[in-house]
Amino acid sequence: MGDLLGVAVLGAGHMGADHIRRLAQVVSGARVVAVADPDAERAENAAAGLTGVTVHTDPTAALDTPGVEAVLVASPGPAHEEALLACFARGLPVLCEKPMVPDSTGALRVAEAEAALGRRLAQIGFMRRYDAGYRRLKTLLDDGSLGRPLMLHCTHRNVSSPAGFTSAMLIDSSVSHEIDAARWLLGQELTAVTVLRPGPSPGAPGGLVDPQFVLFETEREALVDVEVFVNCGFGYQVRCEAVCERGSARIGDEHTMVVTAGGSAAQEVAQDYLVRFADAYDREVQAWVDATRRGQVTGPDVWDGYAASVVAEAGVRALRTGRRTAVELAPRPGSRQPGTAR
Ligand SMILES: NC(=O)c1ccc[n+]([C@@H]2O[C@H](COP(=O)([O-])OP(=O)(O)OC[C@H]3O[C@@H](n4cnc5c(N)ncnc54)[C@H](O)[C@@H]3O)[C@@H](O)[C@H]2O)c1
Ligand SMILES: O[C@H]1[C@H](O)[C@@H](O)[C@H](O)[C@@H](O)[C@H]1O
Repeated sequence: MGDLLGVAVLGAGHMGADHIRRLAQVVSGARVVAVADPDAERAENAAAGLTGVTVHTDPTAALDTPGVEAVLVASPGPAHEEALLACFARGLPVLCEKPMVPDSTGALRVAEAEAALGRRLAQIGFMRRYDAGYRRLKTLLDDGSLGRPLMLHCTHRNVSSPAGFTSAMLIDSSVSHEIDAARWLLGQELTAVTVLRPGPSPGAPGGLVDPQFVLFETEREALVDVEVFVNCGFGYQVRCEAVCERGSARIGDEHTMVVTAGGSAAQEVAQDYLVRFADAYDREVQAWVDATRRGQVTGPDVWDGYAASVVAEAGVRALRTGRRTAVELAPRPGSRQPGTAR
C-alpha cells in the first residue's frame, strides 16, 4: 500500500460525488484513483479537478485500475450485489452505501460469499452509527442508567423524494436507516412489522404512499415506531426518542443554529441529508480509511445489511397487505444459529 489508500468510487451521483469530494478534501489517508459511472459526464464532472484519477463507464474497469486498493460503492441499491461480489473476487475492502442489497436473497448471497472468504471485506454505509447524537444515545442506553428501553419513537422526513422513488423505497431505502439504528441501539433483532398509512399528502407524487407509519416489534418486546414522510416539503428532519423504564432521551434537534432577533427565535432546519449528516459521513469514511490502512474492517457488516433487507422486505409486504408481518432471518452464514443484532 502506498502512503495514501487508493480508492475506486463506483457511482458518481449525489452520494458518489459527495464521497469523492470527501475523500479528496476532508478525509486523510486516501486518494481517489478511479471513478466509474455509466453516465460518463457525471463521472467526469465528479472527478474534475482531481489528479491521478481515471474515469470509466464500466465499474469492472475501475476495479482493475492499477493502484486501486479499496472501493466505495455509491451506485443504486440494485447494482450493489454485483459490485460487492466483484470486490470480494479481487480481495478488495469495500464500503458499500445502504441498502447493501435491497433484495434479501441477493443480500444473503453477499453474506455467504464473504463468509466463504473467511475474512471480512465489507462495511455497510449505515452512517447514523457515526452521528454524534446517535452515538450519545447508544452510550446512554448501554450504560443502563435509564433501565430497559421500552420504545423508540423515530421521525424521518425528507423535503422531497427523487424521481422514480417508489412506495416500497420509503421502507427499503429510507426506513432502512431506522431498521439498522434500532437493531444497533437496542442490540435486538426486529421480529415483526405493521405499516399504517394516513391519507396521502398533497405533496406526494401521484400514487406514492407517503407518509407511512411503520411499527416494529423486537425480540425482547420493545416497540419501534417510525413516521416516514419523504415529501414533507419543509425540512430534512431525523429524530429518535428512546423511552426507557426510568427516563427518556431524544436526539435530532441539535444540529442547527437558533437565531433570536426582533423578539422571536427562529431555528434553522436542514434541507437534506448531506447537511444533516455531514459529520457522520465524514466520520464514517475516515473510520473506513483508517481501518483499511490498518488491515482491518470495522463498522456495520454484511449481516447488518442482510438483516435490514429482510426486515424491509417484511415491511413492504406489510404495506401491500395491510397485515402484521413476521420477520424470518436465515441462519447466519458460517454459523448454525440465527444471527443477532450487535
Ligand atoms: N447514507 C445515506 O444517507 C445515503 C443518502 C443518499 C443515497 N444513499 C445511497 O447511495 C446510493 C446512491 O444514491 P444516490 O442518491 O447517489 O443516487 P444517484 O441516482 O444520484 O446516483 C447513482 C449513480 O450511480 C450510477 N450507476 C448506475 N448503475 C451503476 C453501476 N452499475 N455502477 C456504477 N454506477 C452506476 C448512476 O448513473 C448514477 O450516476 C444508493 O444506494 C442510496 O440508497 C445513501
Ligand atoms: O437514499 C436516501 C438516504 O438514505 C437518506 O439518508 C434518506 O433520508 C432518504 O430518505 C433516502 O432516500
